[in-house]
Amino acid sequence: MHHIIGNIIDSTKKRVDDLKKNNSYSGIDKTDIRNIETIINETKKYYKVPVIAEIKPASPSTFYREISPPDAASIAKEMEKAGAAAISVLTEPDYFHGSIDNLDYVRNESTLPVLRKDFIIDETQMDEQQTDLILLIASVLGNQLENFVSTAQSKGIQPLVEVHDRNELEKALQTSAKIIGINNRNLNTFEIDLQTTYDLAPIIKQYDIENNTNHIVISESGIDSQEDVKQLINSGADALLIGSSIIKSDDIYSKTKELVESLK
Ligand SMILES: O=P(O)(O)OC[C@@H](O)[C@@H](O)c1c[nH]c2ccccc12
Repeated sequence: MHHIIGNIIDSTKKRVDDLKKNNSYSGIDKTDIRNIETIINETKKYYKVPVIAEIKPASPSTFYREISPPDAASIAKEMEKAGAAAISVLTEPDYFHGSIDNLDYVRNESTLPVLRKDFIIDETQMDEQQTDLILLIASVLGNQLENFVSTAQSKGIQPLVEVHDRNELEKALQTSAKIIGINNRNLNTFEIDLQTTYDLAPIIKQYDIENNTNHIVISESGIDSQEDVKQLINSGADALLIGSSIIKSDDIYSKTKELVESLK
């Protein structure tokens, strides 16, 4: 598993080269951005859990199902009906079997904010397809993080900065990003430990009190059950990003609803 992330970045570089060659980007319409904070607050009012449900055909370690753009759109509608707060769409083709067209179809068919889940290593990727949120991975971007965060914001896109340890978290807090994702999965070993959120979420909450700021904390990966959801919310997560456990279930609607209604 150890060199997977390097391989993913290499193939992403090729994709970026193609993108630049073909000049195939549609740009971002700033006037058409769906705010995630609004829907997270709305969801909480009804004692429901803000779940960002993910359209994830595969991961480097597991294949779930091939998902065509029309399939992606109908899965997203099930998730939306079940009370999901937003939809995450994998657009990485080689290791996650995702596609830009899945993002396009989902965003057209659903009214929810959509997160583009990919490995963003070049700012031109941000103009490829309309999206409300974009994932920026702290460990991938290193000292370019701040620049990518401000570029996304200047386009109107809400950056979700993903961290996995305390050091990355401190760097994320130094940027102007409002949304921080705590990945419970270590991208080098692919091991999952929800303790990552239990350790890091309270640090963000404390930071916000001390600095009179307000971040949205999203716990990501390895979330299967209502028990997981309750504990993560108790530790300070505002929302949860859930892929595999929903996608592998034969009833997308019921599994999403079960997780959204974990606090009942
Ligand atoms: O399928 P899971 O364990 O529920 O995880 C979802 C999501 O967190 C995961 O897909 C993810 C988190 N960070 C990423 C970065 C790239 C690709 C994928 C991801």
